[in-house]
Amino acid sequence: MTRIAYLGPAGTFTEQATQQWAPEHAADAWPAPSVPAAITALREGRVDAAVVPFENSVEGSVPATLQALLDGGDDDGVRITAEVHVEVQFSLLVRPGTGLEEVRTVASHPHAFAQTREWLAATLPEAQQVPEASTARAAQAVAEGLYDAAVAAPGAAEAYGLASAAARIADREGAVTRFVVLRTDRSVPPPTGSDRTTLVALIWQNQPGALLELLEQFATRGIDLSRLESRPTGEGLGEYCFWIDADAHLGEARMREALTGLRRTCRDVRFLGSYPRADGRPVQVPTHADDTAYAEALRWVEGLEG
Ligand SMILES: O=C(O)C(=O)C[C@]1(C(=O)O)C=C[C@@H](O)C=C1
Repeated sequence: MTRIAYLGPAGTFTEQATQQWAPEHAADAWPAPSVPAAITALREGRVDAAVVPFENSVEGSVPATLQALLDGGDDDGVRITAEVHVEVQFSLLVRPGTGLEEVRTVASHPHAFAQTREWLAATLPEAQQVPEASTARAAQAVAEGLYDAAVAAPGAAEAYGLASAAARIADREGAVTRFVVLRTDRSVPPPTGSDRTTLVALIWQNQPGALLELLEQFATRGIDLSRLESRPTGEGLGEYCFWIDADAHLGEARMREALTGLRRTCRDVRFLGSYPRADGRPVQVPTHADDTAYAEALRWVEGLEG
């Protein structure tokens, strides 16, 4: 039995991701009160896996997750071992009998507010928006009488005895949130031909061309990057680290070579995992960059002497 922690309470999109990833264990999963709490439970061995939101197609990355992953330092062994995509759709949930005109306070997760900004501005311009740890926590708090309404997943209505005052309120249709499954055993799932590697790199500051040099580690080895994001390290204004998703697996020679290049040229590199892509899209490897090409080239070099 796999013990799982997820961003709770029941009714979050993260719970949907957990059900999608491990339907047989989801019912026994622990609804953590926050992303750091889920990751701490994993680090302390109270659970075997943690499911947390990583990025959204409209609002971008989830800072609480990125920060909690970095906070662990180098040796905590936390790795991303899988990813799950969930299409997100929002409703405005209220206690039964509450009309839209009575709504003075709306609670939700900041990412959910960001995805319903225009609707809220047009429909409830006077309402105070209160950030909560998750959309379902906001719905629960409405049921407890703390706020008048919550922006949450439609399914949260049933979980907390709420009514839907408005459905499909997202500013953009078809938004998708990407969730990651974390484990601590330093495990790397085997390559599937459709994989991603997530890394964090710190480049040397004030060194012209440092970012270009980082990107060249991938370009010259035929590795496509699907995500590159600079985020503050927290060490001071102007200090950034780069979050990278590369379409390759640690088991491939080109990825190993890129990692050795990064290790030599960057101030620091964190490997956060190689794992199958949720969309299963096959990764095209240029013939000059596949394992056969690397092995042949190495044989050639080794044969040059003697
Ligand atoms: O609050 C939830 O329901 C979550 O699962 C978190 C989260 C997020 O962090 O982005 C997940 C999907 C939506 O984009 C809004 C909130």
